[in-house]
Amino acid sequence: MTESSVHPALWPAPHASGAVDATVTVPGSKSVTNRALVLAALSSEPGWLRRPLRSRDTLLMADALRAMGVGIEETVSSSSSAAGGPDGSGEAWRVIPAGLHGPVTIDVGNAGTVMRFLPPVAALADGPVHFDGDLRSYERPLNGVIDALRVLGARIDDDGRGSLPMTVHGGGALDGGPVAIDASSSSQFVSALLLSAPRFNQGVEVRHTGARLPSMPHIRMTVDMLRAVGAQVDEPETGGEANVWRVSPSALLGRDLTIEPDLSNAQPFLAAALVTGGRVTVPDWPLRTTQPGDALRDIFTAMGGSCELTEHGLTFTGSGRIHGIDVDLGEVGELTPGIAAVAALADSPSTLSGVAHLRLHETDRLAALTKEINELGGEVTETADGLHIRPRPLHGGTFHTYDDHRMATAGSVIGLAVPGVEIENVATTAKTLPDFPQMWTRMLGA
Ligand SMILES: O=C(O)C1=C[C@@H](OP(=O)(O)O)[C@@H](O)[C@H](O)C1
Ligand SMILES: C=C(OP(=O)(O)O)C(=O)O
Repeated sequence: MTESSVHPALWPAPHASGAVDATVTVPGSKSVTNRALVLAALSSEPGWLRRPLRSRDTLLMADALRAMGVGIEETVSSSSSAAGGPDGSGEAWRVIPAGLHGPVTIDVGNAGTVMRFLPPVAALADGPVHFDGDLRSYERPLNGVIDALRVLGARIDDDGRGSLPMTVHGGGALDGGPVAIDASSSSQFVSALLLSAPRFNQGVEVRHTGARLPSMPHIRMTVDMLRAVGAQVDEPETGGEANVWRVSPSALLGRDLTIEPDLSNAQPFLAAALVTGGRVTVPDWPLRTTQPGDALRDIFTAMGGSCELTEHGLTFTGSGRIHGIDVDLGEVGELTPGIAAVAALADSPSTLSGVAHLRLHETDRLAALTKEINELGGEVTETADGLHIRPRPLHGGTFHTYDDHRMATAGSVIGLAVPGVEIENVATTAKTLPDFPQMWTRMLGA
C-alpha cells in the first residue's frame, strides 16, 4: 500500500479582479494517453505517442508497463515547440512492445484507468503481477474486472472483497470468450476487458447487465481507439442502450498518435471565462472527439456563455451572467465537480443527476462537494443520484480536496468569484494536471 503524500498546505485561490482574457494550452488527455499506452504495449510493432500527458496517472501506467517488460522511451526534441507537435517536435514516447513478465508489483496510485485496464494485461504475463495502490484504491470497485477475468480463464488471488490489493497469476495467455458483467459502478470495467481482448485466444464478448452504464463516451473512446489500431470490434446491439461488445482476436498495429488536449482539464479554464464574464481560448480543441469534455460547449453555453470552435481551437466567452442548469451528467460524470462549482455561483438553482457512481470516484464527490460548498455558505443537498444546488452568497474559507484533483480545480473556480478561498493540497492536481497552479496564475495574469 502506498499513500499519496499529504500536503496540508493551503493555497490562496486567486480572486479575479476582472474579466479573464487568455489563451490556455491544455496538456494531453489522461484517458487517451493511458489507452494509447496499453494498446501500444499490446501491439505487434513499435509505436509513438506524441504530446502524451505527463502526470501521476499516466506515469504510473508507463511505469507499470515498463515493469512488465515493455520499452517506453521518453524523448523531448530540441525543437522550439514544447508541445510535441505532429512534426515530431516536443515530447514524444516511443513504445516498444515485448513479452510481458512477472513476478512484478504494480502501484496503481488512485488511477481508475491503471487499476482497471492493467489486470487483463497482467493475465497475459508469464508470472504473478501484484497490484497495490493508495488506500482509496482499496475502496474503488474492481469486482467487475476480477470476476470477468476469472470467467475468461485467469487465476486471481484477492481478499474475497473483489478489490485491491490483489494478484493476477499471469499464465502467458488467456482463453477469453463471452462474459457478462455489471458495469453500472464504472464504465472502466468494460473498457478494460475490450482493450486487451484482441490478445485473448478467443477475443471477448462483453455484455453489460445491470443498472445504467455510466460514461458511454469513454467506452466509445475505447472502441474507436481499438479500431484505429486494426482491431475488429462489433456492437451487435446498437441504438438505444448498446450493451454488448465483441472484439475478435487479432494482431494490433503500432501507431503514430498525437494525443488530444484533455478537455475535462480544460473545464476550470472555460469556467473562468464564464464566472468572470471573460474569454478563454483553448488551442487544438478537436473538431471531432469522443472525450466527454466536449459536452462543455453545450453545458456552459446553457449556463450563460457562448463559444466558437474553429480548426485553431475553442474560444469560450462569458456573458457576465451565470444561469443554473438541470442536467443529467451520467455520460460525463467527471465534469460534475466543475459544473457544481459554477452552479454555486449562478443566478438560479441547479439539479445535477445521473451521477450516483461518483460516490466511488477519487473521493465521494457528492458528499465532498456538498460539504465544501456549504462550508463557504452555500446550500447544496445530495439527492439519490446527484446534487441540488441553490446559489447563496458565499464567503471565504478552507476548501478541502480529499486527494481529488477535480475538487481542487472546482474550489479554484469558486475562488475566482469569492475572496479568501484557500485550497487545501492543491498539489493533488498532479493526478492529471501537475502544472495547474502555474497555469491558473498565468491565465489571470495574461
Ligand atoms: O475510461 C476512462 O478513461 C474514464 C472513465 C470514467 O470512469 P467511470 O465510468 O468510472 O466514471 C471517468 O469518470 C474517468 O475519469 C475516466
Ligand atoms: C474519475 C476520475 O478518474 P479515474 O480515472 O481515477 O477514475 C477523474 O479523473 O475524474
